Amino acid sequence: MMTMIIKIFNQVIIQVGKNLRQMSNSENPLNILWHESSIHKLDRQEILQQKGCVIWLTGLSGSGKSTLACAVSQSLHSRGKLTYILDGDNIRHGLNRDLSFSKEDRSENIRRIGEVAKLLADAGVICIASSISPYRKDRDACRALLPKGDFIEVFIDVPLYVCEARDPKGLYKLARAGKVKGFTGVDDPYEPPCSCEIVLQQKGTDSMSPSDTAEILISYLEKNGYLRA
Ligand SMILES: Nc1ncnc2c1ncn2[C@@H]1O[C@H](COP(=O)(O)OS(=O)(=O)O)[C@@H](OP(=O)(O)O)[C@H]1O
Ligand SMILES: Nc1ncnc2c1ncn2[C@@H]1O[C@H](COP(=O)(O)OP(=O)(O)O)[C@@H](O)[C@H]1O
Repeated sequence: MMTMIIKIFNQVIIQVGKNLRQMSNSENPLNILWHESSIHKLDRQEILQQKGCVIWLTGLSGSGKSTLACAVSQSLHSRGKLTYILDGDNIRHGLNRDLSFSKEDRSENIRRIGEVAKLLADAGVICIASSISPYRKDRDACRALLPKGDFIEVFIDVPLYVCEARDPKGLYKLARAGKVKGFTGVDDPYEPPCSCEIVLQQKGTDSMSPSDTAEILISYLEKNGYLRA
């Protein structure tokens, strides 16, 4: 009996070795292997008394993404929760300073932000990513990086004419004058989410205050258990 168990065990070891070698030749041509740490996400969350996740704010330029990101961060901070904002404009000053606004570069911009957001969520942080992220496929790819439920997509559905009337940076004006090419909503596409966790819809020019809107997101986090370990 014992010898049979040893024989089976040996066969399993040999098969695992074969699989690893096959992987190193085909799926893993660079021979890069994952190194496991002894401290896991659950351990970090225990210290922080919260669950790491990504709140992904998407919408047109001027829709209020950055303002809302700050309001959510401020409110959670005052409750002792650890947050971090990945703001589109700010990330383009550093990590993504090499990227333009072409379709390919916007996709790469979102891919990198998605990867950083994933790391922050794994660290136990409530990460708030705010970028136009105009392509559905790119947002869905970021969602796919995270465990189910941990990617909370929020569509800030503000009509183009309202964003354009706000125009805090004067970019819509430049885009209409043809001085900025490929501006989202003017001569570049924006694909609204088909199904996302939260839609913040603004009809007409009246809008909810950023702090009231932030409370909607915080209630969602509370209801779904993200504000406790
Ligand atoms: N062509 C063009 N289209 C859209 N936006 C433009 C463009 N050129 C510059 N900007 C400014 O860059 C900010 C958007 O950067 P993002 O990284 O969020 O864009 S994207 O997700 O890669 O589409 C965006 O900031 P927000 O207004 O905060 O959205 C603009 O200020
Ligand atoms: N809920 C809101 N109601 C009215 N104005 C808002 C609201 N949220 C943001 N704004 C204003 O709209 C403009 C664009 O906001 P911002 O957060 O910079 O948008 P985005 O990051 O999407 O470009 C700013 O002038 C800001 O003060």
